[in-house]
Amino acid sequence: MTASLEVSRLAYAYPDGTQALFGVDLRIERGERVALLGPNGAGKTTLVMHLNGILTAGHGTVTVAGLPVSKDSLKEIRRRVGLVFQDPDDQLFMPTVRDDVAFGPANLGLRGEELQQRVKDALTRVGMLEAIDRPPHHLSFGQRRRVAVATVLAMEPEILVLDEPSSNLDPASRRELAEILRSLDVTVLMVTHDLPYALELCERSLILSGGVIAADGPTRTILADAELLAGHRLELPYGFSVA
Ligand SMILES: Nc1ncnc2c1ncn2[C@@H]1O[C@H](COP(=O)(O)OP(=O)(O)OP(=O)(O)O)[C@@H](O)[C@H]1O
Repeated sequence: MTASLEVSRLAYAYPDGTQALFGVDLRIERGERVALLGPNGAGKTTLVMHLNGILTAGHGTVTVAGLPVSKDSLKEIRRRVGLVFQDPDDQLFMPTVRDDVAFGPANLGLRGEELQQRVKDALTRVGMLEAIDRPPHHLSFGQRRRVAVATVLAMEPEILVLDEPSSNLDPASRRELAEILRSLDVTVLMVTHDLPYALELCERSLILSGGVIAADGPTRTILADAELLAGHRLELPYGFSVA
């Protein structure tokens, strides 16, 4: 079966010469939820920016459900790869939640009842339908993050890519978002420094370190390997036990 995401020998250097990725290979199957872990400066953001063509491969290839990321495929790739930024305010800019969630599908040509239904379905999936006519800036941070997820779900993406989804959330909002993400029938790649969140949500984790994949396996196995974690500047919260 075609993978949701396939990255092959991806290498990238920034224009100033900083080599951020040194040949990343990665395959994520449809329906998997995978955590992308790694210390600051590991290359996580650089990798994510290749998934929807914000950056284009220096060397190597990225394909999303079989479609290679390239200048020609950019529009379809950006529909297939739903990027949820760390700061929802980078994603929400319309007067109402409805307008924000409608923005992407309207750009794809949806209109009328079909568009409204798409908006309502996406908001229902994140538990935010009641806020449909509210201005995003009147919502709490946690609510705005859920609406940001809805803006991406409304595009019916192949893969949802979340940058630090648990950051700045209080414990209840953090748990609610985890429940929402678990309930979605979509492939997920989640960049996080929150190792317990990775364990809660993702069966599988990758460690990206120094621009290469240093580990790829069951989250529980990776987090139980104290030596591996220490070797890549990863730390579980004080007192947290994986067993
Ligand atoms: N615009 C840029 N120009 C030059 N070098 C860059 C640029 N952006 C990032 N880098 C470098 O590329 C490497 C990878 O950075 P990247 O932001 O991808 O890491 P990261 O894993 O996302 O880190 P963090 O956890 O801190 O967000 C680092 O050495 C960084 O200094």
